[in-house]
Amino acid sequence: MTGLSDTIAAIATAPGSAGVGIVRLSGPLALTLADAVFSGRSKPSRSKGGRFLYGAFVDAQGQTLDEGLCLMFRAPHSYTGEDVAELQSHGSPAVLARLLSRVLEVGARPARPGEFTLRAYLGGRLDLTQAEAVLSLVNAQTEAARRQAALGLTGALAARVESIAVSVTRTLSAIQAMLDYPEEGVPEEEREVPLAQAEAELSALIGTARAGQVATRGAKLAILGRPNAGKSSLLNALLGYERSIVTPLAGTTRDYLEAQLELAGVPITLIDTAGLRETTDEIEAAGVRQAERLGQSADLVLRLEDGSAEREPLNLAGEVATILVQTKADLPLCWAAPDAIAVSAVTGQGLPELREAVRSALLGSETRGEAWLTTERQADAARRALTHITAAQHLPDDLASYELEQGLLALAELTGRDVQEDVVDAVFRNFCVGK
Ligand SMILES: Nc1nc2c(c(=O)[nH]1)N(C=O)[C@@H](CNc1ccc(C(=O)N[C@@H](CCC(=O)O)C(=O)O)cc1)CN2
Ligand SMILES: Nc1nc2c(ncn2[C@@H]2O[C@H](COP(=O)(O)OP(=O)(O)OP(=O)(O)O)[C@@H](O)[C@H]2O)c(=O)[nH]1
Ligand SMILES: [Mg+2]
Repeated sequence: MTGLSDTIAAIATAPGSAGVGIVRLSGPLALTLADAVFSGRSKPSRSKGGRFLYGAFVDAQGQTLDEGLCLMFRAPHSYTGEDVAELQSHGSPAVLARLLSRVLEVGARPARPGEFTLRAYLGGRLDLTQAEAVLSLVNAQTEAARRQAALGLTGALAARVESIAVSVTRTLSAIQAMLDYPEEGVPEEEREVPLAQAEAELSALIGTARAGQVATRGAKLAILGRPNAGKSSLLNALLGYERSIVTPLAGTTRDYLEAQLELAGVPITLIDTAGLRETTDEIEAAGVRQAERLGQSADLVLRLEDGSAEREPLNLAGEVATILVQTKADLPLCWAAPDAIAVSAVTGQGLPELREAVRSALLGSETRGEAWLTTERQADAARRALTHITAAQHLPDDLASYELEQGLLALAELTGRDVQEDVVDAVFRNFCVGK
């Protein structure tokens, strides 16, 4: 049950001390409940929307809890589309906790995670891709994540999906008209042409899913290579500080080690691993197996080969994307490979090229202002839609018509125009309380 007739309340600002903190109320009684806890020149419930009042927050005895502002929004002109009151106090955890308990005392109900944004969605102010963008924006730690989320919030992703749905709908109506008046036949420009266009646009959109998720969630980057290839040195060089132990002895790194860094706006988890070789040492062998597993679960592998020694190419199992890195480029190089990036952990040469190669392997060539699929939920719906649309192209009209309807349903699920409640619940479960 969503309980839209309830008035909900939550602390909207981050935990901890800050200049200002906000308790937000949304629902039919938001302004009336604000009257009970706020004392100023006039009552919030008498005020117009889009205004604020200065005054004091008071307890049941009329004692001042803090001074502050009350902001009034009147439905539908608010974030949720409902009546909203914002109580802006000093940003102290103690004040905010007391202010929240005070509004609950007078009749508000604690908001569930994401419930303010859920109300905006249920009221038709946001579609599901925009709600997901709100979540990504709140969680964005880097510029690439912020850029995609802000774009999603404008509805740019939903617009891309709608344009595909328009092509599919055009074909579907042409086919359905034909089923009613079979002597007419469906002209090619009403059937094959829009379907091919929808398929191409949808494939391009699905092609953005990896980059979109990498930008939003970040990526795991594993460094693999033989012992002494220079893995730990490269990790330290990329980080800019000595995180991992480096020695001239082969087999220095045994357990894997993770470090966080930001690269071209993407949050990266960089993983140093044990050098890959056959060994009878039980501890080292366990490290080698772990390195192989980490390589397979990474988004991208840096495959390091010592450039200063005879080349021993390294073959990695599985289908993981790799970048070949020729290490120790400050020393005389013993081999050359067209796809290798030569780097030196000592002089730093080649590191900018390596960073760019990582960026382009993870994000591809980012067209400015192009909206991407940023969640697995979106990618899954888009792939199902593509399967139906592709199938429709090779089927007789009655069956094609069914596939197109299914394709449209998957697209409607993507934007949240037509979606099961459990899918919506799953989206909002990931929100924090107060958003
Ligand atoms: N104090 C505060 N800051 C905030 C928010 C908030 O809720 N409170 N936001 C939320 O999380 C974001 C802004 N989002 C918002 C979106 C719509 C409306 C709103 O009241 N819209 C009305 C009025 C528009 C107008 O006056 O032009 C409307 O669309 O009709 C408010 C905030 C970020 N900053
Ligand atoms: N000249 C030069 N020496 C390097 C470079 N990178 C690493 N080395 C040297 O190569 C040796 C091995 O470096 P590590 O970074 O420990 O190599 P590793 O791949 O982590 O080795 P294991 O942990 O044993 O698998 C050390 O003596 C480093 O100083 C480089 O770019 N230039
Ligand atoms: Mg090492």
